[in-house]
Amino acid sequence: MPNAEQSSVTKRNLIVVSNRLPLSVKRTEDGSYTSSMSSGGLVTSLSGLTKTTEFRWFGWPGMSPQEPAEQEKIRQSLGAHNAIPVFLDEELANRHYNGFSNQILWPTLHYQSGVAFDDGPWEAYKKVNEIFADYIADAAQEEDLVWVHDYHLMLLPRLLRERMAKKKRQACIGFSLHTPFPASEAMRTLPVAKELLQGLLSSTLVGFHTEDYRLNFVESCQYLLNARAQDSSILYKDRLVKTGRFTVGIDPEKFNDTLRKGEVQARIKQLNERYKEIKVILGVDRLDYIKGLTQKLHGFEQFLTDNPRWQGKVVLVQVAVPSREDVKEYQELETQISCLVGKINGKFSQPEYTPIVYLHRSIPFTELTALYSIADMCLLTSSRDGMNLVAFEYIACQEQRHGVLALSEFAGASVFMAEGTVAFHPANIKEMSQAINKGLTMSRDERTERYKKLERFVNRNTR
Ligand SMILES: O=P(O)(O)OC[C@H]1O[C@H](O[C@H]2O[C@H](CO)[C@@H](O)[C@H](O)[C@H]2O)[C@H](O)[C@@H](O)[C@@H]1O
Ligand SMILES: O=c1ccn([C@@H]2O[C@H](COP(=O)(O)OP(=O)(O)O)[C@@H](O)[C@H]2O)c(=O)[nH]1
Repeated sequence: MPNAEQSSVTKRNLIVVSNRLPLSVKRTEDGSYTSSMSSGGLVTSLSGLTKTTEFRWFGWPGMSPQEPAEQEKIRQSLGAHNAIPVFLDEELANRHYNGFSNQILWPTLHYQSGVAFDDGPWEAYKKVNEIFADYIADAAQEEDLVWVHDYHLMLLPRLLRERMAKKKRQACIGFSLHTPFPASEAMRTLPVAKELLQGLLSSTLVGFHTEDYRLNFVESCQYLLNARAQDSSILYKDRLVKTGRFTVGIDPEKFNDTLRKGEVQARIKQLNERYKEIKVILGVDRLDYIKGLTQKLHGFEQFLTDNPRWQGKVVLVQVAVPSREDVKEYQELETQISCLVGKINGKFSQPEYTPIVYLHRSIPFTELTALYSIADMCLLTSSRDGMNLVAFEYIACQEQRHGVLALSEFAGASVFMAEGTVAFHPANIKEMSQAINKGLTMSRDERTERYKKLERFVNRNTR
């Protein structure tokens, strides 16, 4: 996050709001509750903020007990971490998160075609945004800053501002979108696009990862709502709403500290020994169609076909973190990927060699940093992606090796990293194959030159 924003948040109370809390709560056999970190880029991008700023974080705790006593136990367990649970009925939470947010809104924001709109999930989306507005309006005092995150809560700024006005309180509301914002032609395919835009336009400031996403938003507001653009602000009805580009980052120190640990060094040694004759290409993605995993597998297959001398000498280690498993499209994608991995391994494996190592699970942070550190290349093939923090994390762990970052030109991160990466179009399988070849055969000098540019960006852009 930008310095200007940082300096202002330290002076006033800050309330962060996201659909899910960064901690997921689980009930243990003895009736108590334990919490563990949720995965995904939103949590990563905000984790650095905890070092510098005190704030309360509101969100769904991932479970919905009905009994007040159970809710109180969860409240207390999370309260110790300044996290405040927003309780939602399970069925409602499901229709909001899976039904509207991830089956209708997410694909629209990522330019997927054939999205089927349905009133039922939309009603649930509105209801959940209202529940969040009730919680925050109760908690927020006059001077507080409310910082809302992501597409699950686009109506919240308007609903919250209305409630605060009834309480005769001013509201200072920031909204950060972590996904792309599509061109107005794509946005308007959604029958409720206007309501969503009106929701966002009740913010004080709306932030995007890239200038293109910001411009798309401004254009949508102009075309769909007749709003007026004034410099970087938007005039809608009687309010002037600021917009801005705020580049999220990671906390590189966290990776450096972990890499220094004895157990991680031992694991790095073990992996280096295992792959001493073999180049390692690493992929780390949530199992989501936007990450272009099928294209990645086809691109790798093409590379092995185009360059038979590499067969037996290069391995793709692909971590695919399970995600949104209640949504049909994600279930189908998992089946498709498992089949494709099997097919490619069947085609190129030898008794002593398997080209793709597929890990369909979340892995511990120590293992992740060890893998980032030993990989000769990181291959990220998103068809669309708000930012992609894995690209930053790989660079943070490459101080020794100066590996190659092969990055789709459709990931938000590519806007900032273009100079140092090997870029390619993710739907162009031949081009991807050539990018892999280029990365694997690049001289140490060229790798170092590129790494230095990327390292500078990742280490400067830490919030
Ligand atoms: O919470 P999930 O449904 O499991 O999804 C995980 C996160 O996915 C999305 O992440 C986005 O935010 C990242 C950080 O800004 C960005 O780098 C990435 O490109 C985006 O896809 C989603 O927007 C988050 O809300 C989810 O938590
Ligand atoms: O097993 C894993 C592997 C990765 N990640 C993290 O998930 C985040 C993915 O963020 P990114 O912005 O790349 O994409 P998103 O999943 O948010 O779309 C990164 O911080 C990874 O370190 C994780 O939590 N568990």
